[in-house]
Amino acid sequence: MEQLRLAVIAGDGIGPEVTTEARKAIRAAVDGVEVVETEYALGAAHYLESGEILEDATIDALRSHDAILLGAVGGDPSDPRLAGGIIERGLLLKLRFAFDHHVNLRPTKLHPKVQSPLREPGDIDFVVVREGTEGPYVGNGGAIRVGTPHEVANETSVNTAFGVERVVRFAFDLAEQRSKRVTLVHKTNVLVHAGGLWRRTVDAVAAEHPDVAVDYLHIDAATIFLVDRPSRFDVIVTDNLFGDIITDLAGAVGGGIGMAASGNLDPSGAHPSMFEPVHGSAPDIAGTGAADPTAAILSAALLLEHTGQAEAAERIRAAVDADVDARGDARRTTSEVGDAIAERIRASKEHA
Ligand SMILES: NC(=O)C1=CN([C@@H]2O[C@H](COP(=O)(O)OP(=O)(O)OC[C@H]3O[C@@H](n4cnc5c(N)ncnc54)[C@H](O)[C@@H]3O)[C@@H](O)[C@H]2O)C=CC1
Ligand SMILES: CC(C)CC(=O)C(=O)O
Ligand SMILES: [Mg+2]
Repeated sequence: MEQLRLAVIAGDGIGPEVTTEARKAIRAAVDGVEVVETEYALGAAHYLESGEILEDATIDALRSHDAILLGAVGGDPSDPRLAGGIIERGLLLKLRFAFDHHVNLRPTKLHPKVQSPLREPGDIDFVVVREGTEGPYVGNGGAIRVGTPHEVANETSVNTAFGVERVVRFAFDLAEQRSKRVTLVHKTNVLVHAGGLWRRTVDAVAAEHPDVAVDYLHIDAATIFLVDRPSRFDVIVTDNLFGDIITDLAGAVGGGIGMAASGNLDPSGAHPSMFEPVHGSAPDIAGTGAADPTAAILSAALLLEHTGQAEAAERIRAAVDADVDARGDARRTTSEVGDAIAERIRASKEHA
């Protein structure tokens, strides 16, 4: 039987809670495929016990998997040993860089029955293509005279022609399969060097896609349109930092951060891609059963689609839609939502 070799990094906070439910959905959805799951106990607890965040040997072991399912990372915010995002940078960003996850794909699709904070949400169905390996997240910076009134702190945004072009090309190819609209989001009026590169790259790639409509928004104005008129968007392409920020906003207007899925892709297939909810480890609700696992479950659907299991992915999406349709006012726990969705997936297979 065909195998799907999954690495699971449940991580911290609500990460293990939502990942458990995503795994149930995967197991229920596949057909004729043996899912081989290997757990990697990485995150804040592993670091505090071992002093290691992500050993080279672990990166090598992760390479042998078809895909990685990740919950969320980031431990107790009050623990000074975890300050400075040491786990987020040393684990999550390190994996994105090591596995060349240059496309951070973040779809938003508002289900008709899900409440959006918007008054007239219209048809919200767009995808953010966020660059995942460059920008200000690469750790290119430094500070002098730290802690003094004369401190100077720099955080350089790295944007390469190679890195920008490949993600812009991905966005246009995606738009060709969707509603043929690409919006570049940046801040070219002040970030002139990086902005100029992004703008010129989009113009050059746009010339090869005459049927794709292209527009541009400064990041600040983009936040207005995401709230005011999100139906104007189809594919948004942007850098690592702006993409991080607007995808939390997109999650909120798209039905809640607990429903926002993402994939960190190496489209070349040379490295395993990694799938995770957009949200973080949510320490404020960890252990309470209040976490919505839908984002993790929809991330599992992206994972299955990416690994050639399109039918299984569709089963998950249909089960999530049905679950959302049936949602009433009663509060359900994380595992109740996950069990209900897994049950719907199984039932859809039996009735197929
Ligand atoms: N991909 C990752 O692993 C990410 C990790 N982080 C880390 O997570 C920790 C917490 O970060 P925050 O800024 O608080 O962002 P967060 O996304 O963890 O939480 C923001 C708010 O959304 C709520 N929330 C998040 N996921 C939810 C879910 N599934 N269901 C219901 N409510 C949910 C939380 O309760 C909180 O009120 C930090 O250590 C941060 O660095 C943050 C973002 C992404
Ligand atoms: C460590 C952060 C870059 C994680 C995050 O907020 C994200 O990828 O959305
Ligand atoms: Mg984020």
